[in-house]
Amino acid sequence: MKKYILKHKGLNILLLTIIIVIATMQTSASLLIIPLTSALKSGESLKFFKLIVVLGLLYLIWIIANFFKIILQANITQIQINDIRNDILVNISNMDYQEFHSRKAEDYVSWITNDMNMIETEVFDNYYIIIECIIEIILTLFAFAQLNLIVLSSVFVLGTIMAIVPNIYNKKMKKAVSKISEENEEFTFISNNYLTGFDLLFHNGRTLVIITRIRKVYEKLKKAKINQSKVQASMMASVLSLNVFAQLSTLSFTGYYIIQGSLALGAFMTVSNLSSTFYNNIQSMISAYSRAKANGNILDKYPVVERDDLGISKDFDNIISSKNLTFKYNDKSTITYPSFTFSKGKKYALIGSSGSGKSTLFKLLIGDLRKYQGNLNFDNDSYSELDVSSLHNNISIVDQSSHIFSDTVRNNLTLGLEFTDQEIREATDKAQITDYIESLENGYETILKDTGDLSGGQAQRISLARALLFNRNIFLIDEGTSSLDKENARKVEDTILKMKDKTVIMITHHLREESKKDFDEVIELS
Ligand SMILES: Nc1ncnc2c1ncn2[C@@H]1O[C@H](COP(=O)(O)OP(=O)(O)OP(=O)(O)O)[C@@H](O)[C@H]1O
Repeated sequence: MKKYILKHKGLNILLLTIIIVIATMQTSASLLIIPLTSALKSGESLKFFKLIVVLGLLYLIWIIANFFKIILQANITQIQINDIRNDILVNISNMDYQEFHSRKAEDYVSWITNDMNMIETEVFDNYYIIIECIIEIILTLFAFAQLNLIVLSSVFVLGTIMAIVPNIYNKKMKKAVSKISEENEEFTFISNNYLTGFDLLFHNGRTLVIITRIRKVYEKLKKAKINQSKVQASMMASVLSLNVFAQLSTLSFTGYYIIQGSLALGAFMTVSNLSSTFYNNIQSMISAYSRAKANGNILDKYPVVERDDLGISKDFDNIISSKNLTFKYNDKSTITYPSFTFSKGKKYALIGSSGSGKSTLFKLLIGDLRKYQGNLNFDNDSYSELDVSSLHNNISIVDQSSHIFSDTVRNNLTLGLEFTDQEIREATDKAQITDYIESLENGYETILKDTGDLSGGQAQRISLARALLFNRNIFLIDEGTSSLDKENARKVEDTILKMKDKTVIMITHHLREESKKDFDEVIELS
């Protein structure tokens, strides 16, 4: 957290300055009560009204400073929150396939939404409250020093006790907060899981399951939040008792010195103001500190992932080959592959019964799964030593999950890379999707919302067009035409299989007899 505050030192120092101005105005206003009371007592009306004007000016500065403080604090907090979000996104984008899939997408969403809201309100806001309180505490101590050194010492001792005692609740508070975070994650996960399954439940007349299942998790979340408020309440009860005791003691001391004649009567109002400011600030500081501390470790849970670019990076030259290749997901399922060789420019059909390992082989070939046994080589280099990004630069993959991003058709095709209109048009022509795109209101600039905006076949053709546009050396196609009608599937497959220099490896469940001749080799997995 410190790192993010230090990154914006300048802005934070400016905020600190404004907070100092606010606290100074407040303390000065309290101190002004002594001369005001004296002026009243001695009947000096001119002096009294002059002091009232000064008091008014102090409050005016206080109001203006507060105005700027609120705006600046909101700005800095949002800048810092976005810095954290950015770092989380950088780490996510650096993850490899397995690391990314070791969590659910909802967890990542929860990191950059729920967690950031929590950091904003529970950490940054509390940090600024702590700073404000410390400044006000120092200034009130300074003001007490102007009045009476014994009152100052007593206030100092009582304030210290008040600040130390509630620390006994820190552990409990931390546990309660981490339970809330845990329940929040489960709540997001279960809500997402059941709400995305709406269609299935709807068609089975069981949408009530959404309520019962999600209610279970929000009841758990409620319990965790109530538990935290109980810890908070116990802590505040002891802090409030100490606060009342300390204020009464300070007023008693002051009363004693006024009766003794060593303090003016006006000092009573001032001490009353100062001591309530002093102890209330200690109270707010304790509460803010315990909340900030309990939530401050939240950043530790995000993995720091450096981009792994140390492997061999190369262009596909000749062959992908395997020997004695096996892959284990766990002890129960081991997939054994026959030896194979994929040569440059040749076309391969990969067939096999369900569960024979076709999709797993694709994940091995694209480098998603790295912990295989046996040999898997890209030219003469072992897959395990290759830089995954060099594989991505050489292989285009089209699978059944044709994800559509909430963006224009063009950006869905290019993924932000530069291509000419002609190149894009050629790719969409080959994927048989140009007519559909041109029938949209804004053609290639039409904004698609998500996969739901297109039919399965249209989304699949967008995927195919992207693969053709990226024009890598190898095409891995996993049932890439499964959602297309027969005629369009035939046309697209023809185009792909006729690309001379491209190596094509196509998983297919329904390889027609007459299509077998289009492939150089049909590899059957069992
Ligand atoms: N993430 C996973 N965790 C554990 N086992 C898995 C996982 N993914 C696949 N498997 C297992 O690995 C085996 C091969 O699965 P794979 O998806 O590669 O088969 P497939 O030939 O593509 O099947 P299909 O034709 O049905 O899509 C299966 O027994 C499957 O249960």
